[in-house]
Amino acid sequence: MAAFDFRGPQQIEFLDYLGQGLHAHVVKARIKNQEYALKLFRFGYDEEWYGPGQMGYNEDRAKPTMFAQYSEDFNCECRAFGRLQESSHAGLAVACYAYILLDETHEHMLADRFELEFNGSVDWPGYYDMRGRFLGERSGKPPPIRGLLKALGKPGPVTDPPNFTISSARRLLRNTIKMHPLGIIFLDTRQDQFIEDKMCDFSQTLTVPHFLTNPELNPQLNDK
Ligand SMILES: Nc1ncnc2c1ncn2[C@@H]1O[C@H](COP(=O)(O)OP(=O)(O)OP(=O)(O)O)[C@@H](O)[C@H]1O
Repeated sequence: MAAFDFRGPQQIEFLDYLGQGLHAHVVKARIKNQEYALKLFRFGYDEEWYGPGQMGYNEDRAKPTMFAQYSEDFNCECRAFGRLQESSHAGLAVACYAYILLDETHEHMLADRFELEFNGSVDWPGYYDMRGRFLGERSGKPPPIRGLLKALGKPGPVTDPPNFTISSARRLLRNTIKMHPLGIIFLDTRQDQFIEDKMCDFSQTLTVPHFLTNPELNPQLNDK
């Protein structure tokens, strides 16, 4: 997954709020006359990650830092979309073009436009200052808000979507099965994860290589 190339200073217009989930807020954004869905990730509770365990045991940042690359939601999603791109299978999911790290000006613009909480989860927003746990060692500043730029879609109703036909269900199943040999597993497949019949959310997905699928690192795997 590459960084978005603004060909100059960052320039984003935040247009509308599209929705939220456990891990992110999604806004409609315009960049250079093109509209996108920009998924802006929360700084989630690491007790919800795979691996590092309860937050109380992770006061030292070494452990979350090591696991973050595999377990943290933004990284999970970058790894899955990255694998789809590098294996020329990007068409199996909604188009994801690049990642964006909001600069301070755009973070202020976002805050002027919407009141969004980036610490925690949709269930426990703002309970702990998770972002503040990872201050830059030299700058002392919190890490930037991280976003993924995707094709703008029209999410259907979550229950009984009228356009969810047998053939679209078959296509989704086929696409899901095609991702497994690419090393993209644990897809958290649910009706509301699809936008216009394509998988859109990989924030909990495992992409191999991954410590959970490696018998040397995961003692719970056996030879069977
Ligand atoms: N490409 C898109 N176009 C339009 N709306 C979108 C798009 N992607 C996401 N949304 C909206 O934003 C909502 C949250 O997005 P998403 O499911 O990716 O977030 P999440 O926090 O990872 O969710 P989850 O709790 O399911 O893991 C979606 O339910 C949908 O309404």
